[in-house]
Amino acid sequence: SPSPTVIIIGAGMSGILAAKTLHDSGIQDILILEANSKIGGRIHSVQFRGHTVELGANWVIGGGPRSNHLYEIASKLNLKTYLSDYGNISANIYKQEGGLYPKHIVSAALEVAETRDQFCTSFSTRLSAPGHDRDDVSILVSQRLFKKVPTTPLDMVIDYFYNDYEDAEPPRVTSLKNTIPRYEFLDFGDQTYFLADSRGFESILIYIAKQFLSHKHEVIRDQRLKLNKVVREINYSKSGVQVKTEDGSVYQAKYVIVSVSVGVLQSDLIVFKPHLPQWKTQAIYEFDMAVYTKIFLRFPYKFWPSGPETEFFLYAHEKRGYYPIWQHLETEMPGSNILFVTVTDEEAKRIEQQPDIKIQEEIMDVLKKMFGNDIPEPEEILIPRWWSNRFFKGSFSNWPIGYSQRRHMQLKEPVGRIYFCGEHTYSRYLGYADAAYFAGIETANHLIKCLKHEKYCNGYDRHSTIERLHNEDPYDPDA
Ligand SMILES: Cc1cc2nc3c(=O)[nH]c(=O)nc-3n(C[C@H](O)[C@H](O)[C@H](O)COP(=O)(O)OP(=O)(O)OC[C@H]3O[C@@H](n4cnc5c(N)ncnc54)[C@H](O)[C@@H]3O)c2cc1C
Repeated sequence: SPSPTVIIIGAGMSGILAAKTLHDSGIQDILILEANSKIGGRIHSVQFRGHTVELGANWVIGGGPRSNHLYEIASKLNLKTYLSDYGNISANIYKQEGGLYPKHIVSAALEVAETRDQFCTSFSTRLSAPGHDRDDVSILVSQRLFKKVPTTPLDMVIDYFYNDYEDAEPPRVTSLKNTIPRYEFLDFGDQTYFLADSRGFESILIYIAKQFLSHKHEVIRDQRLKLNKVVREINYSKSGVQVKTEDGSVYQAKYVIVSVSVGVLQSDLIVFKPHLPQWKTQAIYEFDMAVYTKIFLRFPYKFWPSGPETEFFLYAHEKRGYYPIWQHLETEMPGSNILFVTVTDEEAKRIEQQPDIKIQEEIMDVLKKMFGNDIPEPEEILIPRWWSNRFFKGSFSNWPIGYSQRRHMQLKEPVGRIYFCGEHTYSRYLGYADAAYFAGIETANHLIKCLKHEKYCNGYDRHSTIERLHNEDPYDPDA
């Protein structure tokens, strides 16, 4: 078959949106190459003991001034969503050795955390005020300025809930200016809906894909989507690109859009020939790919509190982030007897490297502290390993302190005929599926502009800076 105009690498949210945007603008000779055996990427629903659970994206945000496309699609499809009520945690924080913290103590600690959070928001706004473009600080530094840095197990788990639970990295490494305020909530609302539907979060993406790819029922069958195609090499020149996959196939195109995670770009899975210029490599290497892991456990019966105001419970340990945040699914999946615990960052990496049975032992020790020694062993445990997975190398990106906005422009800047998208390239909703959604559209639109008028082929609207950077770069292949 003739060469497509554009090859899109990756069929996650951003790759599918990029492809759809190209298709809708009339560029229909495209080819999507996806390493896995299905589309979705970090939107990944699986069956767990007769229930659909989400290994990746789970929550959609709604109720705010700006409408959220993903939330709208979920509503249109009548997907079952449940408003997460975090208000209950004041009554549900367990001490390291067991027993609940008294409610008034937790309420006081939560109030401090809330005030600290508001301080961080207003401090961040002041740092970024027009005309006062002050240096960035980490979230931790702004907590120090507030004079109340969390140090007790209780304060630490609450702080974890406020920050790490969103960013998947601790306040010490997270950029204040580029993380707070959290625009996904300002724009889309403060209601977080937990999606729990037998069709899975995936059905949102399949719905989008079906609008431009041929399909049979819920399965996409289109010549322009090739699954199980692991891209290993991208050759690029002034005249075009050549993409090689692990199975020995070679594809030619005029342009390529790379939608893989920044974690994958940091690895050596895909070799670029010639090497990417140094400014690009640095922009990739200096960004953070965080790790956020939900471990699911199914028990023969339930031994945790259920009913109203019990959905979330926290475990406060002297080691910050030690199996800290727990959720049961009694509302979403009555009688399922499924619990899951969320871990992040170094703990998630440490845990991933253990065999399942070892992780289960650790988890059982924690559960026994909370609920006593008489609890049953789980019938099954499900442990996603996002960090080890060579097609992801983590869960979502996080903006580290010291990473400038200029660097971030370079992260999404094309290199010759190679364009980049993916959640990590869209700063406003960084990390979220919404970022991937808009990143795909933005990058495709940029490429469309270039295909129509050559003068737009380099640089976003920041032409001059970027061009100067290119010229300074000794490794620039086009220099
Ligand atoms: C555990 C977890 C929880 C999350 N929770 C939420 C949440 O509640 N709400 C929310 O909004 N977001 C959440 N996210 C984030 C959200 O899932 C991502 O931001 C979004 O799905 C990323 O889409 P993407 O297209 O940028 O990347 P991806 O989904 O990673 O798509 C890239 C695709 O490229 C493929 N690929 C990689 N390497 C190659 C190669 N060499 N050749 C060919 N194909 C390749 C991958 O298989 C993948 O399909 C979560 C993510 C994780 C992991």
